[in-house]
Amino acid sequence: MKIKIIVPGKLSKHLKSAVDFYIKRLKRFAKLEIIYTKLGGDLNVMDSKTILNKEAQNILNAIGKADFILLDLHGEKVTSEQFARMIETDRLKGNMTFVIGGPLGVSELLRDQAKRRISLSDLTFTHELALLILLEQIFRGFKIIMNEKYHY
Ligand SMILES: C[S@@+](CC[C@H](N)C(=O)[O-])C[C@H]1O[C@@H](n2cnc3c(N)ncnc32)[C@H](O)[C@@H]1O
Repeated sequence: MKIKIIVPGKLSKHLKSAVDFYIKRLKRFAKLEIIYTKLGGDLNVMDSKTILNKEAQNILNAIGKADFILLDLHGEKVTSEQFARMIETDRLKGNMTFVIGGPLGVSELLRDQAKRRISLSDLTFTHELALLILLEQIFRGFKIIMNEKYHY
C-alpha cells in the first residue's frame, strides 16, 4: 500500500529524527511518501486568505487526482480503532493520502474537497507535530489491523 502525506513547510531539525524513526518502522507496512509543499507567504506582507489559497494550490498540485483525508481541528473525532479501519478500507484501494494544514490552518477549498476531515484531539499542534502524531497513529493502525502487540 502507498501512503502519501502532504504537509506545508519544512521539517525542523529537532523533529527530524522522530519522523525518521516512524518512517523506518512503517516500511514493513506501507510505501510512505512525505511531500513538503511551499508555504503560501509571509503574514507581514500578505493577508491570511491569500496565503491559505496559495498553500491550498500547492497542496492540490501535490495530490494530483487522489482523494484525501484532511487533518483538521474542526474535523470528526475518531478512535485509533476507527482510524485503523480507515486504513484497512483504503488498503484494498492500494493508496491513501493525508493532508496537513500549514501554520495558519487550511482553506475552505481544501475542506470542501476532502473526502473526510479528522481531528487528532481538541488541542492544537504545530503542523510538524501533527505529522509526527499522524505517523504514530498510522503505525498504531497497522499494528491493530495485523493484530500485533503494541503499547495499549
Ligand atoms: C498550527 S495548526 C493550524 C491552526 C489553525 N489556527 C487552525 O485553526 O487550523 C496546523 C495544522 O496542523 C494540523 N493539526 C494541528 N492540530 C490538530 C488536531 N488537533 N487535529 C487535527 N489536525 C491538527 C491541521 O492540519 C492544522 O491545519
